[in-house]
Amino acid sequence: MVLPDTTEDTQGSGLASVNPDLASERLTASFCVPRLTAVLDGGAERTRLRRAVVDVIESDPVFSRENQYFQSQNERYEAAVRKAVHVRKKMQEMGWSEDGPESVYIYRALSGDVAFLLHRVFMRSISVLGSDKQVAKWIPPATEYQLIGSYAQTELGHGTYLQGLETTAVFDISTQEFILNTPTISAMKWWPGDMGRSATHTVVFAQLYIHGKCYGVHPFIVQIRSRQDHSLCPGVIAGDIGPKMNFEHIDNGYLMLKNVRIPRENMLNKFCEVQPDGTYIRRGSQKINYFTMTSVRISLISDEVILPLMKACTIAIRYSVVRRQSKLKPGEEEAKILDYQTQQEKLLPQLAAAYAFHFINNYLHELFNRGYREIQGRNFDSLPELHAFSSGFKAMVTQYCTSGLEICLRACGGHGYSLLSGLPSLYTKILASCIYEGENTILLLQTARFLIKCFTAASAGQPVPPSVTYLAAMKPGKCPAKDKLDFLSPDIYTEAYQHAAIRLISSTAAKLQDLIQSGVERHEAWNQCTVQLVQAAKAHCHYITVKNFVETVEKLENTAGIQNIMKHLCDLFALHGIFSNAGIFLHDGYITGAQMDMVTASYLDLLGIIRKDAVPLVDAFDFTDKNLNSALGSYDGQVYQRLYDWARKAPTNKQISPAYEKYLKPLLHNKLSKL
Ligand SMILES: CCCCCCCCCCCCCCCC(=O)SCCNC(=O)CCNC(=O)[C@H](O)C(C)(C)COP(=O)(O)OP(=O)(O)OC[C@H]1O[C@@H](n2cnc3c(N)ncnc32)[C@H](O)[C@@H]1OP(=O)(O)O
Ligand SMILES: Cc1cc2nc3c(=O)[nH]c(=O)nc-3n(C[C@H](O)[C@H](O)[C@H](O)COP(=O)(O)OP(=O)(O)OC[C@H]3O[C@@H](n4cnc5c(N)ncnc54)[C@H](O)[C@@H]3O)c2cc1C
Repeated sequence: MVLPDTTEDTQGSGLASVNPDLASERLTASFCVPRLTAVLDGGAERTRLRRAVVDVIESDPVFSRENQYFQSQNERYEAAVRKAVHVRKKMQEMGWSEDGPESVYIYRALSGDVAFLLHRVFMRSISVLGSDKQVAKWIPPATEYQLIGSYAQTELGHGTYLQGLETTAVFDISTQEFILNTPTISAMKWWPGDMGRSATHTVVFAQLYIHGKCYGVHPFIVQIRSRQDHSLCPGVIAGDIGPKMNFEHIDNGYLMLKNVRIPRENMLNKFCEVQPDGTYIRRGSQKINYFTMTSVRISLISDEVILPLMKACTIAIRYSVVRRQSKLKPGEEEAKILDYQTQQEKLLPQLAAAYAFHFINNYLHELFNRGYREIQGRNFDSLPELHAFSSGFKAMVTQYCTSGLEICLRACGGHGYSLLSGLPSLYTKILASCIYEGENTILLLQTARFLIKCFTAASAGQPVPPSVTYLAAMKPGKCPAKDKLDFLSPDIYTEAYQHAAIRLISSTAAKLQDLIQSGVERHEAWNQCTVQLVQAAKAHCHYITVKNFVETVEKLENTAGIQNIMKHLCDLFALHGIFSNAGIFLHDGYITGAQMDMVTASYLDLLGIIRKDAVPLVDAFDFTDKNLNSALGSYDGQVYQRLYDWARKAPTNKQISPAYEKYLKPLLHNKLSKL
């Protein structure tokens, strides 16, 4: 390759021309790319609005992420705060409101690289758990950033087991205050974002004591820093927890409280209240104080999990059509790496999953909005289902997307490992989503608990929520597929998924029952079933995702090739799941070995079909170069030039190595003198 004589920065500006290897991929799209973008956005008008927001954000240098890969933790934090403050100014300038449609797009345009995410969770807690009076008191100043909030639940000793939290809030009837304390080192709050260096307030989860009786964990609004000079409030010890795998831009913090007094009104009391005489009142579900988590688990799926996978697919697929390595056919030019079947098998299922999860996210939001409306009206009937779904899908989608992202990174070979590819940061960030807001195994076990209950109820002919009525519909029989084309029939594969989910749930329920009947204590029997329970919960979520993808495709417009290509992706997603979890489907002979060969054949055929549309399918995600921030994934495919230009910007290339004077020079000179 001839090196152009350029010293210009190529980021975002786009080099003169699109790499012909990438350009040619766009000429043969089987569908209309802008139409698909509009489908993903929920309409062309939303696409227009999103792009307008992105334009505003990206044309402002304060929001630039150009030097991000070369910044220290301190610099990342400061930049994130600067951006958060500047966003406010920008929103005022543009007349955008916090609850307006633009907010979603702002966050997407900033790639989450902004401070005060937990401030939003703080506000969400108050909105969902606070009384009207508390909402009126706290939300306006929080919206105006007259205070900055955080969400302090996890402690050094406990993150998962919330009943084990040790922070105490003792009601002092004489002063009408709660006294908050961190009684032990393990009770120290540890991890809350925005708390280490920014927050003035936080929602603290603590064990409520009234007259010496413990009422369990409740949320309290506590001021931790002065709003005037930001000094720590009396009795408060707080700081930053130090370096992490990612999230350098967020000041995850620690917090200790020593006899910190807050007024009675600071306990969030829409559902639970302590009256002046110390009477405790609860309205509704015992688990309602966990509702912020339910809501955030659903809120985070799109921006924190699906978008990163979409970006990774965009980067890896664009790169895979400009990267040529080895020869497919002797005597011909080197092949695009995406033409190797193994490369297709790495990347295209991830692409299909990104679409599948985009659609399941829409489904989850509908489910949540319906449930939330009911809960606001003090009807808690849908809470168990909402909890089971938000837990299971948070776990399944984060796990799948994290694995998918790692596959994309590795599929880019050595260049994928460079921070400049954008993939390592996406990976180390998304990995945290498998842990925060509930560690995934724990969440799947919550889903399994719900499924086992529903299975037992359904088997006894009792009513169960609509999403799990299928548990009562175990049909005897085998997969009817006769040839590989049958496996492109949604009915065939959806039934297979349904069968697998019911089998795993019912066999685990039976094992649990057998153990208990044989005298094993319930908790021990449960523990002996947990590996299979996790498997069953995953199978349930996988089934619902496939089913929802099928239903979504059926409803899509059948013009402009959209429905056709989405059907291929849906088939691919479904068959990839069967192909890579073959044991589950073969186990009871529902699918035979011969049928598994048919699955494999159809699955591999689909790779070749979707390969042709791979670039248009990632183009439809509509990420700008600035948003991708990847030397490998830009729209123009000028990968090598961009990698070189960006590497030259590294501070290490802009100074003489201090190690030369200190170590290398004496070393080399010493050796020289002996020559
Ligand atoms: C806001 C704007 C968007 C912002 C978007 C930006 C996002 C930006 C992200 C980047 C930043 C990262 C931010 C990370 C922020 C943290 O990570 S915050 C900390 C999150 N922590 C967790 O998730 C803790 C996980 N642990 C738990 O949720 C619960 O303790 C457990 C594990 C579910 C079990 O709790 P438990 O009290 O021991 O309950 P247990 O005795 O097992 O009883 C279970 C019963 O309670 C029920 N239950 C448990 N939980 C619930 C629930 N939530 N609801 C209803 N029922 C429940 C069960 O169904 C079960 O019912 P039954 O079967 O008995 O009827
Ligand atoms: C980037 C990041 C940001 C965070 N932000 C916040 C925040 O803003 N506010 C906040 O309060 N917290 C926050 N957290 C904390 C986070 O929510 C917890 O770390 C998370 O809920 C997991 O809990 P844990 O650390 O106690 O894990 P543990 O429960 O200790 O998990 C360790 C292992 O034990 C297993 N395990 C534990 N219990 C069981 C069980 N009953 N059955 C089977 N296996 C079990 C788990 O499956 C896991 O394999 C954050 C964490 C991270 C990484």
